[in-house]
Amino acid sequence: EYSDQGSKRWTKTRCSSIGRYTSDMAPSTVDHLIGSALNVWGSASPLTFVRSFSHNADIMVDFVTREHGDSYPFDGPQGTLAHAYGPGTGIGGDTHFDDDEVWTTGINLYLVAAHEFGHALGLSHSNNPESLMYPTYMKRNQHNLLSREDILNLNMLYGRRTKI
Ligand SMILES: CC(C)C[C@H](CS(C)(=N)=N)C(=O)N[C@H]1Cc2cn(c3ccccc23)CCCCCCNC1=O
Ligand SMILES: [Zn+2]
Repeated sequence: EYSDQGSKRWTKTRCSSIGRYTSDMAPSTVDHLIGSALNVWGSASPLTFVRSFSHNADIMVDFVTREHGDSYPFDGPQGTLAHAYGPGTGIGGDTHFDDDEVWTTGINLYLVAAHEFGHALGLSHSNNPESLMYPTYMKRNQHNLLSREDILNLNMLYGRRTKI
């Protein structure tokens, strides 16, 4: 659901089944990478992500091209790789990937998805190239994607991960 405690943030977030897939890789690979990218943020916050197969879940993921039904059409190969809406009802949280990109070893889906889900959780850009929320795609060390700044910003919105 979506908490309307003033600040734009989620109480419990569910990710949806991916609507439209890319033909660049196996759907199971996409599922795995999307789940792992969500877990990057889940592991540093109290948020839990549940895979749901309904079409009214919080985060709807789709691979689309050009004009795709919102006011932000994609631009073909390269350029903008993806976009995501901040927390909210309806389109809030939804994340779109530009399927005119080659989503394999070319543009790394896991890295881009992790950035997008930062937006979907309410984070904006950082001007620190070390931050995952830097506005330009960069190849990164996939083992610790979140910079200290990313974790601080996340914890400001969702509090710390409570040790279970
Ligand atoms: C950070 C990403 C994961 C998500 C962001 C989009 S968003 C909304 N989620 N912040 C993104 O796609 N940024 C562009 C920014 C960008 C770089 N250039 C561009 C040329 C044209 C248009 C955009 C760009 C220069 C050429 C390189 C083009 C390929 C890489 N593209 C980018 O890095
Ligand atoms: Zn961004």
